[in-house]
Order: sequence, then C-alpha cells, then structure tokens
Amino acid sequence: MNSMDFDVLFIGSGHAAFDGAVPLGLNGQKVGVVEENLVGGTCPNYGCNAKITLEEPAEISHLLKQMAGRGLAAQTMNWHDTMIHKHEIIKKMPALIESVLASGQVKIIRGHARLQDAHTVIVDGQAYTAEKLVIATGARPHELAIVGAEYLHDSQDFMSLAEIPAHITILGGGYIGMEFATIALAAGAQVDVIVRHETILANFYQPFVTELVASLKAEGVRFIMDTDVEKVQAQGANYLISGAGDFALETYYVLNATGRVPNVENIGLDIVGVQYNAKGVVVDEFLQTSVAGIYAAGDVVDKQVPKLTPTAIFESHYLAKLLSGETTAPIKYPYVPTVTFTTPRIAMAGVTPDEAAAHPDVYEITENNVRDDWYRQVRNENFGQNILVFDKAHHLVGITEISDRADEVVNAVLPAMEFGWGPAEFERLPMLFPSITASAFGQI
Ligand SMILES: Cc1cc2nc3c(=O)[nH]c(=O)nc-3n(C[C@H](O)[C@H](O)[C@H](O)COP(=O)(O)OP(=O)(O)OC[C@H]3O[C@@H](n4cnc5c(N)ncnc54)[C@H](O)[C@@H]3O)c2cc1C
Ligand SMILES: NC(=O)c1ccc[n+]([C@@H]2O[C@H](COP(=O)([O-])OP(=O)(O)OC[C@H]3O[C@@H](n4cnc5c(N)ncnc54)[C@H](O)[C@@H]3O)[C@@H](O)[C@H]2O)c1
Repeated sequence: MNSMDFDVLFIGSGHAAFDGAVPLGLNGQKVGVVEENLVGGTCPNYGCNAKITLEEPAEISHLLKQMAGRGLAAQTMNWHDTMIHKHEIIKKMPALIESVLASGQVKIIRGHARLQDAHTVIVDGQAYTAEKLVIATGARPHELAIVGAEYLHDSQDFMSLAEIPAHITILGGGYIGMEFATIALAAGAQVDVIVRHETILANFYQPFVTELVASLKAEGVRFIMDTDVEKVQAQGANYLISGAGDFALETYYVLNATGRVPNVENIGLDIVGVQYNAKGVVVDEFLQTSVAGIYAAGDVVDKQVPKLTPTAIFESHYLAKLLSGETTAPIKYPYVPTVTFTTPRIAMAGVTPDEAAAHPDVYEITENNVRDDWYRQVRNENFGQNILVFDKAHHLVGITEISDRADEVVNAVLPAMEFGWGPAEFERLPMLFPSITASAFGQI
C-alpha cells in the first residue's frame, strides 16, 4: 500500500498535465495537480482557444472581403463585440477543465509548488508527497531587456484589450507576431511589425512565408526588418520606439512577441538536482529528468519537437501509459503538425520541402497549385499551393501548404502519413463530396 499522498502529482494543470492526469485517475491511481493560476493553463485561457475566438472572426471578415461583390459584402470585425464573445466562451474554460479533472478523481491543489525532495512538493507551506512527480510548469513570455520594457504588452494583455488601439506595433516575426498582426488588421488597426533579423516564421517554408508577408503588406501591414529595438518611451498616451541608427516610430501600443521561455525558476530544481538549461528541463527518452521518479512534459521540456499543444497532449498521454505500467517503451513522437493561424494559413507536418530537396535519393516532391481548384474558387480564394513529399515507396511523409484552409488539409492527410497509407489504401476511401478533404486527397 502506497503511504504517499499521491501516486502521481503534476506541477501545473495545462495540457501537459490534465490530459494524462485523468486517464491515470480513471486507472485507479491517486493523482493530483498543483496550479497557481487558472486551471487548464495557457492554451485554453490565454493561448490557442482564446486566440482562435478572435482569429475566426478575423478570418470570416477576410472571407467576406474575398466574396464582396459575389453576393456578400465586406465587413470589418468589431473588436469590442468580438471581445465580449471571447470572454463569454473563454471564462468557462477553467470550470470545464476542473470538471474533466473531477471525472478522473484528480485532486486540484491551489498555490505555488516547489520541490523539496524527489517525493515532496511544498505548496504555500503545506507538504504533499508523491511516488512520481511530473513537472508541467509550461512557459511564459520572453521579457526584452530594454529601456522602457515596462511599456511592453504580452499576448495575454492583447487578448484582454477592451478596444483595439488605432496603431499597434508588434516586436517579433514568429507565430504570435504574424497571428496577432492578422487579428489586429481585421479589427481595423494600423499594424507595424518590427523584426530583429531578416527572417519571419523561421521554421516555415520560406517561399510560402514570402507570399504570406506580401499578402499582409498588401492589406496594409508594414514590416520593418533588420531592426533592433533599444528603447520605448512614453509620450503622453503614445509611445516612441527607438533603435539602432536613427530608427524611431510612434505608436499607441507595443506587443512584445519575441518568444516564450520555460518556467524553470523558483520550483526547486536546483535543490533536488533536476538538470535544466535555457530551453527547459532536460529529459531522457522516457521523459524522465536527471532525478529518478521526476518526469517533465509540455512546454517546460528542452526538446526537438515543436512546443505546441499537440505535443503537450501526446507527452501527457505517454506519461499516463508509462506511469501506470501500460508501456515500458521510450516515447516515439508522431508527426507533429503545426499551422500559423493567419490569412492565408501556412500549415505543415513531417519532412519539409527543404529537407526533401537536400535528399533526392530518399524523397520525391510534388508541387500542386490548389488555388485554381474549382472548390477553392467557390470562396474566391487568392492563395493556394502545397508541396507533398513522398518516400520512394510513394508513401506521403511530408506536407506544407499555404491556403485559407491549410490547417484542415494537413489534418486530413495526417493519418495517411502516420500509418503509411499508399495508393491502395486511398482507393478504399470514399470521401464526402464536395469537401476540402476530398480536394486534398485528390492530389495524393
Ligand atoms: C498566444 C498563444 C497562442 C498559442 N496558440 C497555439 C495554437 O494555436 N496551437 C498550439 O498547438 N499551441 C499554441 N500555443 C502554445 C500552447 O499554448 C502551449 O504549447 C501549451 O499550452 C503548453 O501546455 P503546458 O501544459 O506545457 O503548459 P501551460 O499550459 O503553460 O501550463 C503550465 C501551468 O503550470 C502552472 N504553473 C507554473 N509554475 C507553477 C508552480 N510552481 N506551481 C503551480 N503551478 C505552476 C501555470 O500557471 C500554468 O497554468 C499558443 C501559445 C500562446 C502563448
Ligand atoms: N499557431 C500556433 O501553434 C502558435 C501560435 C502562437 C504561439 N505558439 C507557441 O508559442 C510560442 C511563442 O510564440 P512567439 O511568436 O512569441 O515566438 P516565436 O519563437 O515563434 O517567435 C519569436 C520571434 O521573436 C524574435 N526574437 C527573439 N528574440 C528577440 C529579441 N531579443 N529581440 C527581437 N526579436 C526577437 C524571433 O526572431 C522571432 O521572430 C511559439 O514558439 C509556439 O510554440 C504557437
């Protein structure tokens, strides 16, 4: 009989924790999560779900613009009303996830957790013991060490704005920079994006990124490249951003979107001897840290796979199987898909066009112009290309697409990639017609 308070105790209650905590609890284990903020963590409350309730209205507004004169009229997104709608949906998230946790008899402990030893966590002075611990503390916005850093806002601040400022300046050309530029633009703001180097969305296929940037520019977004911001000064209700040389820009709002850093501080890692670095907690192929019995999952982990919700969920499910003895195998990541929720979208999974081009002996590449596909023309889409990568047995191993519905297309073909379907399997798949999936599979 285990005399500890818990069999497994998670620090954090985001996807890296709750997706695995519930099956462990349903399996009869004593499970707890410690949370110092909103239950559910970043993705539901301040990330994916929150963002998409703003991005989808932006996308609908974009679609109406595309269809203007074809039976519909263009309409700008009303920020104030969209925000009320977003709050109505998102404020329910913590209670929803609490009920999911309750379904697995998972105990929620509120407060800040700190490791005391390999089996003890202190939460606001109270000790809790556990056979196994999982560090799932996620990440937070990267802070820029510049003069006037106190005037910078992060993505969470932006998603709480009651009104959209007339002029927004975004620092960073990554996921948040591009997605929030798209949203602010649809709400009628003048948007400037300042990028430190010459590359935007560095992990994505650059010819498609060039098309996305050209589209945003055509809609009015200004990109200021190769510029290091050094100072932000308040000037009444405005801000003056200045940088190397004589760079100066006046704006009403500055969004810092220069990345996220893992939450490794103040949780007792040094006390217990858990190894970590600037990219996160170091784990082995079982997600076990340098201390036996302490594991880590999600954004806090230093890893090669993208730090995204699908990754956090996969890792959490893996740990549920490992810690309940259902598996003894190392983690084997699937193809992790990713998308920028911009208009148009760029989505990808698996082998990239660049990797494929570098290994012509292993891969074959097919390029498709999907914009001219009759079904995409129903929505008068302006963009649409994809690159499919096949192995020599003609199994799909990679896809990159730019189009309004690139996310749906990549999702549709993921099973084919993951389970190695070839032409024979596709022949056995009747698809709803017309549908974006049928359109995507037509190319394979
Ligand atoms: C604006 C934005 C948009 C995003 N959009 C997408 C998207 O569209 N698709 C996608 O796949 N990913 C997206 N992401 C990334 C995604 O949100 C993360 O990959 C995911 O939430 C990671 O989950 P996690 O459980 O590892 O961490 P988190 O969800 O961050 O959970 C960690 C939790 O631990 C708690 N915590 C930390 N330290 C302690 C402590 N000492 N004691 C107690 N509690 C503690 C925190 O309060 C937090 O609730 C987005 C991120 C942001 C910021
Ligand atoms: N659609 C999605 O899946 C999605 C959406 C939003 C966020 N996310 C997750 O959240 C993370 C954070 O997003 P993000 O856009 O903040 O990060 P990011 O890593 O995608 O982009 C950061 C940007 O900031 C720049 N930068 C970094 N340091 C800088 C500095 N000191 N000065 C100026 N520029 C600097 C980088 O060059 C890059 O352009 C993402 O990496 C991703 O894991 C995912």
